[in-house]
Amino acid sequence: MLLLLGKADLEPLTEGEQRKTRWMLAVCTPTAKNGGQYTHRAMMRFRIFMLIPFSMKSCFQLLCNHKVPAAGFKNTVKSGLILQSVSNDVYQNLAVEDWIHDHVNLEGKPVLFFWRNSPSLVIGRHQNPWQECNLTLMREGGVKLARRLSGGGTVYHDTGNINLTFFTTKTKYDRMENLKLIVRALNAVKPQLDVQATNRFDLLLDGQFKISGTASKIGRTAAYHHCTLLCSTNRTSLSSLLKSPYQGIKSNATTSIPATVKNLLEKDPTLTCEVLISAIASEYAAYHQIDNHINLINPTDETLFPGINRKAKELQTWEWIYGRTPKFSINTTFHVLYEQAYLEIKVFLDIKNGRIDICNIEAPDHWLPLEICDKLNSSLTGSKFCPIETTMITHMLLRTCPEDHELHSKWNILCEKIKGIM
Ligand SMILES: Nc1ncnc2c1ncn2[C@@H]1O[C@H](COP(=O)(O)OC(=O)CCCC[C@@H]2CCSS2)[C@@H](O)[C@H]1O
Repeated sequence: MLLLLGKADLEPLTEGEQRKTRWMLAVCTPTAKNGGQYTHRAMMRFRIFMLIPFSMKSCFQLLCNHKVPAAGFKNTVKSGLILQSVSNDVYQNLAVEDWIHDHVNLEGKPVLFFWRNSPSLVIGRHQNPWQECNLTLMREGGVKLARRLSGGGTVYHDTGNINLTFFTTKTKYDRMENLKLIVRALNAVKPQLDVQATNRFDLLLDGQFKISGTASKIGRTAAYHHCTLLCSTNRTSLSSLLKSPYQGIKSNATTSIPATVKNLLEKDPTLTCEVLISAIASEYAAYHQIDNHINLINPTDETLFPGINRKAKELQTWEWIYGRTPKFSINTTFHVLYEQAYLEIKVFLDIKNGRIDICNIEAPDHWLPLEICDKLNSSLTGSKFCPIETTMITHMLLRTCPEDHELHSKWNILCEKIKGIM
């Protein structure tokens, strides 16, 4: 047996592409022909049975289409990878998913990615955040909002929730197989644990408590199935943040399916996140016959993931998070106490791409003259359905009538009410 460090020529993937030479470390056995002679010429006839990457980075690069044309490795690199993010930033972690999906050749090389986030709500690609979340409470508590690329409902994340992403080729994509793997891992640690996968790909504990939710993205050749696993999440935050206080919303957006959730740690105090991750990694490694090693990755590392920081930035933009909301309307009424009497203010809004497309705020004429109301309606039309933008607009409008303190006070009351539904 020989440990061989050398340069290998890689076959071009596409016509016209240059041959590439890469450094590789390989464990080799002599074939019968060279009779164990480790001569320079004989090396050409060695059978490479194990590739040893010098580092996680080079191993990962072996899997990437854009870095190394995989054709030359197709018959030698027969393994997958287990990764875990060192970041708790939801946007960075979602960017890793997107990057792997777009750049890695997953043929015969499945990847499992573990990640955990600081408090965040993650909505599905076709969802309406105003319908799903308590945005006011989120802003007050510094809870992040993210829109993912996969469909489905809204879930709460914090570091007590483990996210798992199973990357495969489109043909190898199998959500039930992945969930069964998780169940096997849980039972390997706690044989008595009653966990079952449902036909909508949730995992239920004791037949009734949801501990995992699933979503997926299927591309042209690659696919991923990602799911959550509740270990020690703050259930009070989970349920309060997932209750929308906004009334009168009409839309065709995907709606979430609420469930009663439970943490695995509540069932058994030994089931910590670390225990769960290590059990699932072991089961995954055994199932795919790969090295049982969790490779820590930094999602901001441009040498490992070229272009990733731009992806993470895009996922944080208002245009992606709010602007991608399917068009919706709001029809609601505010009751305002003013000089010991209740006034009724009617609001009709049409919102397209997160911006107010039609704005119709109607206040009693004796309280707020029609032309003032019209001024507000036309100023808000076209603006983002967002409290910061509304504050800016109303401040600008108020500057047009600096002396009228009564108007300022009424206008402020009205604007606070409108911001309350944003
Ligand atoms: N973290 C977590 N895990 C499991 N169930 C949850 C969680 N947070 C909330 N819920 C419950 O699920 C419903 C929504 O269920 P629903 O079935 O509508 O949606 C889902 O399950 C989507 C799962 C997406 C998983 C992705 C994996 C990586 S990024 S997000 C919600 O109202 C709560 O009752």
